[in-house]
Amino acid sequence: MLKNPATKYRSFAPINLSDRTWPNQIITHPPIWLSTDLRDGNQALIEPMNVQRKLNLFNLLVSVGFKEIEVAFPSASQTDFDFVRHLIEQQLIPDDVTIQVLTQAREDLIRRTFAALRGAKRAIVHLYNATSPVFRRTVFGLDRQGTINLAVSAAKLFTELAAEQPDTQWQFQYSPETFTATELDFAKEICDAVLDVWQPTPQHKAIINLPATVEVATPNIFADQVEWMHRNLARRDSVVLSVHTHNDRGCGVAAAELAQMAGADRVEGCLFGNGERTGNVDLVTLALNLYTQGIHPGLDFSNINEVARIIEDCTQLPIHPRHPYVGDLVFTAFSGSHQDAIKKGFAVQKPDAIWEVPYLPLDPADVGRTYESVVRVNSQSGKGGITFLLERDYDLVLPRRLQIELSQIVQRVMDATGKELSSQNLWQLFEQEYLQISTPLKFITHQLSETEYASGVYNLTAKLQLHEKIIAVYGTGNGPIDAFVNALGLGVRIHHYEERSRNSGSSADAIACIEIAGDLIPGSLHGVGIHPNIVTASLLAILSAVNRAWQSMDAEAQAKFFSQLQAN
Ligand SMILES: CC(=O)SCCNC(=O)CCNC(=O)[C@H](O)C(C)(C)COP(=O)(O)OP(=O)(O)OC[C@H]1O[C@@H](n2cnc3c(N)ncnc32)[C@H](O)[C@@H]1OP(=O)(O)O
Ligand SMILES: CC(C)C(=O)C(=O)O
Repeated sequence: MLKNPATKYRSFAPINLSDRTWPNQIITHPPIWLSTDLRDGNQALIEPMNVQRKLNLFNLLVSVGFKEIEVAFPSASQTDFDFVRHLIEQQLIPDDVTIQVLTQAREDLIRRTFAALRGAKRAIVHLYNATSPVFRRTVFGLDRQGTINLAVSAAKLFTELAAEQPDTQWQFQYSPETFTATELDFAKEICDAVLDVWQPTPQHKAIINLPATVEVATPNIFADQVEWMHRNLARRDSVVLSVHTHNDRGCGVAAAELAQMAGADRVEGCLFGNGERTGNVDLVTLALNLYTQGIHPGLDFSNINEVARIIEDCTQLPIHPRHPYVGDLVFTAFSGSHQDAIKKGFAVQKPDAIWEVPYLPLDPADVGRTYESVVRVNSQSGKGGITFLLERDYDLVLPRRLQIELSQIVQRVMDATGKELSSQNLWQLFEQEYLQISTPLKFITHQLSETEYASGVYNLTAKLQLHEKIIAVYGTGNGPIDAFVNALGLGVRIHHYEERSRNSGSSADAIACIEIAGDLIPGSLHGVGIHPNIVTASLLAILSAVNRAWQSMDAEAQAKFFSQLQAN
């Protein structure tokens, strides 16, 4: 890179429009959408689409709801020509859809373009020539007047050839290609000259399409340019003002949005931003940006995965995992505080209320995505994400302090492996840590004396396996838990106890979570028991906690533990 890039690159010039109005506008309705996937998108592919792929994509665009579709550059190739013929001859164009085709301002190409459209019920024919000083000078060798003459004679030929096919409803479109780098007065002059030839009316409008062929400035500059044209074009009431933004500076979407605020009625672009170089503006993002403002875009992305699959198949290009609204990772949170907020948001979100789940601007369900991938757990995650997955997939609702304990255990595993953990992995870890732990004490059976219920004193006998030996312990207490703790005689204190049902119907289980402390136990720790019988679930939880405590003790404490148990 250069030390001083100013020796090589010019900064863009501001537009003299101090009374600009666009910053105060808001977008209240969708624009007229034009998909150019089959033209600008197609011309940018490593391998342009064959007729079958084009057909698949055309059908997709129709099913999504596009009413204007640029289907080809018919004079570019036999494939493009044949595709247009196929659509017309096989009557594949729905009555409410208008196809559009593009041509340069060259007589032979224009004639071939009109030939491709023979028999069409309706068509938009799109004429372009580049108008910026560099193109006039370098590519065409024409001055301003020469450039206007090129466009005007092509526009005249349009009128003549259209008259030869009176059964078709024609609409004409003109693009001053490289508009963003063209002097505004000249852009107006050439557009007005073309409109003078076409003589559009408010009932039969022409389309003036302003392309950011190459995005050369910030989107506010583009908005100023569009507003200037909107205010200064002759015959504005007879014109559909269209924009066609590219993404060279990464602002294609912003430019198209500001352009609508500046007066544009129509937007041309491609799904997921395919197109020349960095792509055309992404119409999916534009549409769903509107949707998340409560405005239906008139395009249906209820099954966005299917749309993405077809686009990837037709273009042979992958969609980035972070692409807005569609990427594999855009409804996924790895980091702990995001997961926590999403979990809390989901918990209070009512199905028919305004969407307020933090970090998710769109309900994934609205575009056919599931919540499945919303939260994924890796080393950046915290208890929020872990408990979200366990709750969602295993109906496992844990008390807060147990969530914290479990997340530390999970964190240690992830630090060691560096890998993401699925909800199944988390469940296995939870099972190993809390449910399958049976050393040194394993529960076999228990008996609670029924005669004492009325007095509030419970007698409990439990049969346990201590290593290889079967032992019986007996205790009384003010409930089964108290009686069992007393029976063990380990000086265990119950800090917290919670029990709830898990799953429902005949397969329902009780899950008991217990937090214990004691002289032999450093701090406090948890145990969990799951069983159809609620008392058994509690006893299992106590044993789970006691076993976990024992396993964390040093040899001396373990020996003391045994002597207390034996003494009892
Ligand atoms: C910004 C855009 O996306 S515009 C659309 C661009 N899309 C495409 O180009 C895809 C399809 N294009 C093609 O298949 C070919 O370019 C064709 C068939 C249209 C033309 O092919 P060729 O006749 O071989 O010309 P070529 O591709 O070299 O184009 C350059 C010529 O066209 C002229 N030209 C370029 N654009 C235009 C225009 N809009 N109007 C008139 N002439 C033009 C150039 O001045 C140059 O003329 P020259 O040869 O006299 O110097
Ligand atoms: C033909 C025009 C609209 C174009 O594709 C562009 O300028 O990018």
